[in-house]
Amino acid sequence: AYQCKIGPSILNSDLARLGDECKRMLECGADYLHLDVMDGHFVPNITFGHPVVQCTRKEHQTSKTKTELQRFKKNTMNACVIFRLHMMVSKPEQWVKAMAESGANIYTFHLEAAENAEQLIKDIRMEGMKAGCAIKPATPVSKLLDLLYTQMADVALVMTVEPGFGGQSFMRPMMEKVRELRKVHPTLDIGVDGGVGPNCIHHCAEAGANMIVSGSAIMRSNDPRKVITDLRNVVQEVIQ
Ligand SMILES: O=C(CO)[C@H](O)[C@H](O)COP(=O)(O)O
Ligand SMILES: [Fe+2]
Repeated sequence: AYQCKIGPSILNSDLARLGDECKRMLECGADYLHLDVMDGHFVPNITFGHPVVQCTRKEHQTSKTKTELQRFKKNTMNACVIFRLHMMVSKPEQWVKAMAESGANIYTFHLEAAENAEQLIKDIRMEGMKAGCAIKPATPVSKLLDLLYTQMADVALVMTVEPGFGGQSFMRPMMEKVRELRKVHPTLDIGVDGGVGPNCIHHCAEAGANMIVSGSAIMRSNDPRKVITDLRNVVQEVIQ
């Protein structure tokens, strides 16, 4: 019903060499790249914004035609490397257009920050991107389920750490949220983000998560390819 997708988070990579780090992850078998955007307001940390996304996109579009290169508006999903944004910002409405034009494919905003989440999902799709909605550890899953009931999203992202920093410990109690989401939405892309690695991946997989975000466990490994393969194997085993 749903496929396993592994997306390394480049948060803890060498950000001065972001393009190379993305390339390295793709060569190691990443299905997409998880880009953590932080504004120093929604979370107590700052990373980067659309100018960096745009420059990184330029390094990853070689297989596209000239017309496609000019604007990443429609059908970007199949054509190129998938950039999934995790927008940890206070005004997610503000960056939709700029991010679409910079070549983002999936725009994941935080439910806690959205003024009108239903409208935001529609606006994200109008710009040719897929829409994701994330919830912080303290946000009840019922809020996300309510939103999905009135306006379906493409991705539900359950935070398994307090957003803001990589390298924190996985919060296993969040798996209850994943379980509830999976019960109601058998085909939805459900992601987990924060502290996910080989030690806890079975909890994520058993709860029903299929989009696996993993930062430190992959980036800090001597053999990132093996980590990605191991994560994938566990999730695929549970799916079958
Ligand atoms: O959104 C995030 C933090 O807010 C990151 O995606 C997440 O922390 C991934 O890194 P790690 O696996 O090291 O926790
Ligand atoms: Fe993230």
